[in-house]
Amino acid sequence: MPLRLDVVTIFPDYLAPLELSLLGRARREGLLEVHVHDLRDWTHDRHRTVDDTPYGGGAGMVMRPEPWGEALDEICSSQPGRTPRIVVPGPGGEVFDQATASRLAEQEDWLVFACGRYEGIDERVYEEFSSRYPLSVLSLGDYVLNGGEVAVLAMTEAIARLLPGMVGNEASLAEESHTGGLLEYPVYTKPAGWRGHEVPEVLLSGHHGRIEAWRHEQRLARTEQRRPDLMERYRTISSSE
Ligand SMILES: COc1ccc2nc(C(=O)O)sc2c1
Repeated sequence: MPLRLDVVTIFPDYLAPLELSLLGRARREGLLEVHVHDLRDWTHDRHRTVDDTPYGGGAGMVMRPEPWGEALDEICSSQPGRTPRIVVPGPGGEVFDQATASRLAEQEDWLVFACGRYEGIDERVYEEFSSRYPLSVLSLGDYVLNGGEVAVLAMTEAIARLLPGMVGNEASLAEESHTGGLLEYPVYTKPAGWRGHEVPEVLLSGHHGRIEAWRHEQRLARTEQRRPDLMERYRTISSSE
């Protein structure tokens, strides 16, 4: 069964890149189903209002609960016999990392993304739907975007590319950054010499054992230098294995 993604947003055009390239091919090959919905389709006033002023005062606007309630009621019950995981991108969420992408790719066959805007979605939407469905609030990292759409594009690509059949050479997935907890090794291609920079001799040796050892050393060195936090976790996991 293909992974089904429903995305609810007030900016459907923001998700147009999901029609392109790898994800576009995956959709055409039936590996992935993507349905983008305009939250305003669940409003009933002339101005198709989705926000209002915050109780308690303060700057900005809050997304009203009623449109979200009607939208998620309809979408989350649209596939008889199936239950989605609702994913709400938000700066206050758990950090979305490669492990999250792997877990979602392996364990879920239907994700409903709820893209917030303004100051966020009325808290009662989280209360209502987390009592009825699995619900995760996920953040791309410790910075704030203007809405959830960019996060959905990033999360969708990170998840979808892990689906069987998505990436031509699945061996390449095993050597990527963050796979196995380390950053990836440096890569080179022709010409062997370029502006006085030479490709490391070992890579021209044809000795696969030495090449593999060198690449692992490079991953360790690069991770130590650029992401000591990952290196610490890698050492902890390696010592416990
Ligand atoms: C109002 O909706 C938002 C606002 C900020 C934001 N920041 C995210 C992030 O992943 O950093 S998702 C997200 C959603």
